[in-house]
Amino acid sequence: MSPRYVVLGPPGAGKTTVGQLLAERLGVSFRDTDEDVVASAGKSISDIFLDDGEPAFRALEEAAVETGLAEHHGVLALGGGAVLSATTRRRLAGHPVVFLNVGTAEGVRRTGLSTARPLLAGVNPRSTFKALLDARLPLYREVAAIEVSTDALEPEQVVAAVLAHGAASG
Ligand SMILES: Nc1ncnc2c1ncn2[C@@H]1O[C@H](COP(=O)(O)OP(=O)(O)O)[C@@H](O)[C@H]1O
Ligand SMILES: O=C(O)C1=C[C@@H](OP(=O)(O)O)[C@@H](O)[C@H](O)C1
Ligand SMILES: [Mg+2]
Repeated sequence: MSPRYVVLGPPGAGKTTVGQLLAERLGVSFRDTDEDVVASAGKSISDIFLDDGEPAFRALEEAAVETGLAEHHGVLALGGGAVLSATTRRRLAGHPVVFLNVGTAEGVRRTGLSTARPLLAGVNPRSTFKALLDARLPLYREVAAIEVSTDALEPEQVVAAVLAHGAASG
């Protein structure tokens, strides 16, 4: 069995927030691979990047996505960079994948006050975010069946848009 929805997209798109609401709405459980990675490493994402480096984080993330896809039947949110793995992109085939999109200005605004995302912690989060988005957009689109632009929507409206897509396609 597959997750009901797999939610992905850049940092600040609302994967965690909207994923939780979507799970509530559907009466299913919510799981976030970032949390699974933190649990398996026994430390925060920032500390994994600092102590062990990004490749170590990506390896833990790839394993967390594999387990989540195999075990979880509710809503599964991925970290923003999970699609960088070709293995993960292959594993996502056939799953109901939702791409939550957000533009640079709004994405930076939503993530700006948090220090929890080491990739955006540099001197110029705006250009970092834009570069990240440019590199990843084709990858999100490669694996997703549904895309929702979240810039002008409240989380509840994003949930409604996702469910409307589901209703339209099935
Ligand atoms: N549609 C939205 N409108 C306004 N703020 C949002 C929206 N979605 C998420 N947020 C806010 O943006 C921040 C990042 O959301 P989060 O769910 O952690 O994103 P992600 O998991 O995709 O990185 C949080 O403070 C959250 O409340
Ligand atoms: O975009 C990325 O590469 C990352 C996004 C984060 O998750 P969110 O997208 O939930 O912020 C987290 O996995 C890590 O900081 C790396
Ligand atoms: Mg998240």
